[in-house]
Amino acid sequence: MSKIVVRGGSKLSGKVKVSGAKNAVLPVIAASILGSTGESVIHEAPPLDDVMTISEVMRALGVRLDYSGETIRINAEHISCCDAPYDAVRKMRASFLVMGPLLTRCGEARIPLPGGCAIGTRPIDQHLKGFEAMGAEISLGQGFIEAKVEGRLRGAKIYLDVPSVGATENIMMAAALAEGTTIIENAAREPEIVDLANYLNAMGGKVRGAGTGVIRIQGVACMQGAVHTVIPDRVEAGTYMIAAAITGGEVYVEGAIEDHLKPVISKLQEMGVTIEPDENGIHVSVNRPLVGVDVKTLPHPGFPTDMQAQMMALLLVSEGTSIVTETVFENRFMHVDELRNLNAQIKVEGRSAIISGRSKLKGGKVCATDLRAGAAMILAGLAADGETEVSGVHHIDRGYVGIAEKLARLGATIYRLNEQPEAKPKQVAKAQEEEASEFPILPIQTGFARA
Ligand SMILES: CC(=O)N[C@H]1[C@@H](OP(=O)(O)OP(=O)(O)OC[C@H]2O[C@@H](n3ccc(=O)[nH]c3=O)[C@H](O)[C@@H]2O)O[C@H](CO)[C@@H](O)[C@@H]1O
Ligand SMILES: C=C(OP(=O)(O)O)C(=O)O
Repeated sequence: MSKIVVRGGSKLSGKVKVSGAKNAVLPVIAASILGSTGESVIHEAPPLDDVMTISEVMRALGVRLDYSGETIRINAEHISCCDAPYDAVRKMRASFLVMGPLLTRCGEARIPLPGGCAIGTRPIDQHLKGFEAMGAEISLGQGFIEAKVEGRLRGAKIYLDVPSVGATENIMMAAALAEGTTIIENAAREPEIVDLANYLNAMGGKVRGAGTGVIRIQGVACMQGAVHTVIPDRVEAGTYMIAAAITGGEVYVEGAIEDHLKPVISKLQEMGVTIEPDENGIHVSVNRPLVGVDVKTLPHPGFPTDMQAQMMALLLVSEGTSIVTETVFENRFMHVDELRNLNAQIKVEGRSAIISGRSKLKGGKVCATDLRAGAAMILAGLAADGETEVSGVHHIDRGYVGIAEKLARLGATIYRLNEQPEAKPKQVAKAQEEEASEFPILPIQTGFARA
């Protein structure tokens, strides 16, 4: 089992480059199923475990994917199967994003139920409601969801009960090849939705309104492969901004987009962090004691739930009491117990966590209970006295490219320990091997090895 070991106390300084966004590249890869001619070329694809998992699903459907550096070439001219493999879908919820494109391209799809996961139950009712409104027949059985349609899906007006990111994406993709126009109301407005719409339009789709609460998709008869560059990962960027703040350091986060990070920037400024964005990134520095703030997670443009755990780590070392309220997922406080193992003073009352500032964090053994919890453990470790050992690194590998390596380059005392080599796809294994040697001079990870 791999571990990341952090010794607290170093002020971070220098420049860190943000990788392509996990939550943008996954729907973009799934959307490639819509291209019945030509090849897609996806640039800035982060070499992450989740990208490998969705690639596994795509290959099982007959799609060809070739990697070179951080570029993926995808050819979906021949779809040979509409059945997604159980193991890959169970491993990662976002695999369910192949449902919409498969159904609309082939008239049928059979996908294992993605199930719940640690942070909440995460139902898919809004995805299915959308497909049904477009004329699909949905049946559930033996752990699978089957969707079928005679002829093409038909455009429909769909009001989402919650502005679900995944449902908005799945319905957008299904609607791209439907007959007529689909209107999604109460749509999610995340930057990743805009990125997907841009890709769909480059493929010949007709999507308007992405980034607002109402998205209109005029169906087209066919789509083709396209060239696309994935947006930078705003959650990774926010994590490095907090790493700078928690160590009282000074870091330039290259690739961070101010517009995507407004709710995070606003809270950091309220705390006293100096934020200076320019056209290529964001400079973060701290020159006064930080003060606690209250944070409530909400769909975009509210404060992102994917930054809640990292923000909690920062609030622990700030002055005063802060309240963090999680409204998006019902069980996203598992990091609280782990932070307590580092001497954090946090009380949970329902959906709120009350954080006592100026906690004297002490290094210890903690577990990454999910992806962002893992990031929070590393951040807390950077500020703690002594050594912090983070296990459950496979969660972190889902969403951060070379986190130990990037932090080491900023001056953190951190390294990755691969106690027993895990059986990994070779591209990811290589990327993680580069991170595994003891710090601090490590080669910058350049992406997927040639397949
Ligand atoms: C791969 C990806 O992009 N993952 C992101 C995506 O997940 P994901 O797309 O799964 O998240 P959703 O936006 O769908 O979920 C938001 C809320 O809606 C509820 N819901 C969702 C679908 C549905 O059919 N019914 C329903 O009730 C969920 O239980 C949750 O409470 O958005 C989340 C919210 O910003 C992020 O934390 C995840 O990192
Ligand atoms: C919850 C997350 O991802 P996923 O939806 O893939 O589980 C995340 O990125 O923090």
